[in-house]
Amino acid sequence: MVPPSEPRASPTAQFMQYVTGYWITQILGTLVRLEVVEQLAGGPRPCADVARALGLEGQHLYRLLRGGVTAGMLVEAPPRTFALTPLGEALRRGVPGSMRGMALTMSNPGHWLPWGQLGEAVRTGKPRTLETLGMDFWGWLNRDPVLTEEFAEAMGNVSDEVGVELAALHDFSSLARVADIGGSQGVLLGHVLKAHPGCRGILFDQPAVIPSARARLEAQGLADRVDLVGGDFFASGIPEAEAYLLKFILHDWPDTQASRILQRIHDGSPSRARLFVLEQVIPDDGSPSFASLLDLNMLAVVGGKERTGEEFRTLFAATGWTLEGISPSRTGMSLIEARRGQ
Ligand SMILES: C[S@@+](CC[C@H](N)C(=O)[O-])C[C@H]1O[C@@H](n2cnc3c(N)ncnc32)[C@H](O)[C@@H]1O
Repeated sequence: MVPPSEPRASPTAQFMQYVTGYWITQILGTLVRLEVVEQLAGGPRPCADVARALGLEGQHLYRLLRGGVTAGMLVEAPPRTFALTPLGEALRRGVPGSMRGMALTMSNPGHWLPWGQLGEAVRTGKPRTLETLGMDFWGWLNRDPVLTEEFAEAMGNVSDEVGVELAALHDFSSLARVADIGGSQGVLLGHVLKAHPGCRGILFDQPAVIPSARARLEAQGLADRVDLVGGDFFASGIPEAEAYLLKFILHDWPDTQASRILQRIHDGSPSRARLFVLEQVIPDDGSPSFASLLDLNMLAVVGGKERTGEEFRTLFAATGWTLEGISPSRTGMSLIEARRGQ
């Protein structure tokens, strides 16, 4: 394998980087899961020290650390002494810009095993979780608090930056209640509430996620401004609010279920309610995009899909919402705004 930094890799070497991409996923996940990253948080350390602290065999750990160097997460200097690179710092717990939860959740069986059957997902148009995990993705996550937490942390990792942007872009102060539907740990909602002290928040998610949301909101000093509601957006009443946030929710579901979610929110909402949807939008000009890769993730893991702007417009129109605009954000996500029709 050629280090990503090597200039002018031959076509064969470039191809090898692509086909071995899954090795990198597991190297990152393993550096975090074995707590190697936290051991290096204070600065460079000899491999032998880290091995001793973690009860690992030094010669095997050394091989993982060298892999971490090739993956761009670590540097080795002097020999057998390792430090985190600036990118590797993002694997740490709780640092600004942390991507630790993503490294964990993308390397655990919940994503890993269904992706191994992508061909069958393409053949059938169905996710591969029943065959690989024995149940659907959400059931698999919710049966283990560690997995629930890893996934919620991952969602928080990709909510911080866009949350700051959303809170700065929009004046929520005239909207008394902002409900984050499928809000996970409330990272996005937290940004809106911090920027708009007059707003009250509602966080709606599956009951298994609520304890993790409560802990995170308490740590941010926001718990007394948020009503935490555990439920199922296909079965329970969705709380009423003047504004609804939906980040990475609609893409989890095929059109029938995505429409049901939008319709159920609509039916319980006051007139003039606002909808703020954050999703990757598939470009409709055939250009390459991360959204197209995420779309395959949705196919294999949850049976959902990414959508074009036109597909969002159609989905909204069918469920009583009027699309008002789509604004790309620096994060790659777009803010899709809609207003409740009468
Ligand atoms: C992809 S995550 C997005 C989380 C969060 N909005 C974010 O972007 O950080 C989808 C969320 O939907 C929640 N969810 C899945 N099925 C649900 C259901 N039937 N009712 C309520 N929430 C559900 C999950 O627990 C999870 O927090």
